[in-house]
Amino acid sequence: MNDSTGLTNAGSEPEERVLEAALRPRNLDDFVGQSRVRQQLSLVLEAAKIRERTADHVLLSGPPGLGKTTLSMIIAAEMNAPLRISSGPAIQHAGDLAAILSSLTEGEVLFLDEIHRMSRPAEEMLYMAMEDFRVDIVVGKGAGATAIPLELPPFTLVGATTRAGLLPGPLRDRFGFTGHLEFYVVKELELVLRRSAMMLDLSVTSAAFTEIAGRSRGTPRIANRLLRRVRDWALVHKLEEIDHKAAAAALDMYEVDARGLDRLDRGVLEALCTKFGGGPVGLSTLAIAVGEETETVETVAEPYLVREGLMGRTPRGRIAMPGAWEHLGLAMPKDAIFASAQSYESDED
Ligand SMILES: Nc1ncnc2c1ncn2[C@@H]1O[C@H](COP(=O)(O)OP(=O)(O)OP(=O)(O)O)[C@@H](O)[C@H]1O
Ligand SMILES: [Mg+2]
Repeated sequence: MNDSTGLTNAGSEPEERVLEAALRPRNLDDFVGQSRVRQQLSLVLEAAKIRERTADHVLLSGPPGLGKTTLSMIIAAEMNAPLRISSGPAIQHAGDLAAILSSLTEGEVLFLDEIHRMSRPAEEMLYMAMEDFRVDIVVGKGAGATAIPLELPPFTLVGATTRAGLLPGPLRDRFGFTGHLEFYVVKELELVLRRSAMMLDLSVTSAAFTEIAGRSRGTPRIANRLLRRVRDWALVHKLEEIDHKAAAAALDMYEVDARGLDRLDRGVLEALCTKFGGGPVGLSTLAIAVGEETETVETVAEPYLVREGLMGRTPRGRIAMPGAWEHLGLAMPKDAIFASAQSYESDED
């Protein structure tokens, strides 16, 4: 993966998580944007506190870097409860899950990241645990196997997924509340950046905040990352204050354009427009044309391109929307297909 892709990839690297932890808002009031999810969640938590019960299970879905992990930590903090963190990929056997569940304390918040990647048997154990606060521990194998029921203390499961569409219905149904996180608008990202700049003790002008926010692909994680790069740039150039010019120059240097598109995004759009006449073209073909994994194009480039109205998804493949030609400064051929396009953000292909 090239550098610029790393910069605008909404996923995080291990070393970045340390930096992120420092910037994470600790309570609902500091959590910027997502006002509907925040209000609804706040109600769920308040009601639980009044009833003196553990809160309902919460499912948080949405693209990477929008605040799912942050919210799970806030839920535990707001409920004054300890937080246990695990993830779908870490739970390959039902026994792994049983070990976690049986060691929970009353009221504990269990955060299962990437919950859609849990194994089938573990998932089935989770159904029962969520509904009846009980698991059956299977001892022995084959005909001699017996199930020993085990009572669990009431707990709150917070599941996070970037792919809500991949969750089986029975699992989805067992969550009392589902919050779908949306991409942030520029004004909200400006607030995220203001807060981060204050914590990092940086002096940044309003125009610079707007510039960085506009290039952050609707994603707080990317906004914070771009801010750190701009900070480096300002440091090397010995600037006391980060102004609009500095922010724009720094991000231009990192190949993050005015709309937040990086080299990969522009490569995808360019291939779509110039090699395939605007499509429709299958995602895997498109990925080969830009020399990337299909998954990278689908998870890193596509969501933002679709959201920006630059690319469309149709049953017959990906298509370039009029804005794509415009953004690349290309003339749209008369026979380009886009008028009948429907763009939708479902997980189904
Ligand atoms: N609403 C917000 N307000 C302020 N900062 C935020 C907000 N949402 C996210 N952030 C910041 O963005 C970073 C990434 O957020 P977080 O780790 O919660 O994303 P995520 O949805 O869990 O991503 P992933 O799917 O990759 O696990 C955090 O460091 C956090 O500080
Ligand atoms: Mg996370």
